[in-house]
Amino acid sequence: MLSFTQVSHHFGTRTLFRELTLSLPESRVVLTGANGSGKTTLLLIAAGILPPSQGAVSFNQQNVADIAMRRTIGISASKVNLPGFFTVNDMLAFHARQFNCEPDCHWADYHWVNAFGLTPFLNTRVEDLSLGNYKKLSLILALMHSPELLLLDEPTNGLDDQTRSALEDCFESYAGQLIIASHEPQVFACNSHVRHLHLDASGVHDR
Ligand SMILES: Nc1ncnc2c1ncn2[C@@H]1O[C@H](COP(=O)(O)OP(=O)(O)OP(=O)(O)O)[C@@H](O)[C@H]1O
Repeated sequence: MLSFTQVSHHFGTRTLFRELTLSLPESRVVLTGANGSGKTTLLLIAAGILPPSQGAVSFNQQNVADIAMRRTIGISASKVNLPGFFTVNDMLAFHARQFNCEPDCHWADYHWVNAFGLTPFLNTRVEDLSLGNYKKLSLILALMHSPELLLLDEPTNGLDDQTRSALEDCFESYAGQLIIASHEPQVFACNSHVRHLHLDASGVHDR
């Protein structure tokens, strides 16, 4: 369960969240909100990548900022930059080594590389990828270490039909907690048991 306790965050004079206290026991959550309302920022805070100005975030009672939590959480967000000089192959291998989850096959045979149609780009440098292929790589890196908490920022945006369909299957079968920030409230094909949250200047509300 993801929990925010008295979380406030501001950039300069702009306050995005003020004393946000929220528990999310649901396994599927969609977060909507206007451009600039703070969805990505909230995901970065939930991933332990961005320390909040005040307050704490925990997943299953452990602070998400603890280094031991890195393996428990996966995030795909455009603001999480990947090193441009790596090839896709190098990036996958680097992540696998870092998280000790090297698959038992060549990357060309790796399930998500195939499912997302990334095989032709294994030798392409990350900085030369198209936006859609960059997003595919970012999603694979979020999924590869089988995290218990998966945070996805606009995961379906700009993806081709093959990848959208593979991603929908992933959403269906994923065993952990999945939190998606999206402008598409219907991002889950099956909408039952999905908690819908909306973020605006007054905070996070159920809708
Ligand atoms: N590092 C930063 N420094 C200063 N301001 C920032 C920083 N990151 C985000 N912001 C500002 O915080 C606000 C929220 O940004 P955020 O990216 O979280 O919004 P969002 O809801 O994800 O938007 P979108 O739907 O457009 O992706 C924006 O006004 C943005 O300009």
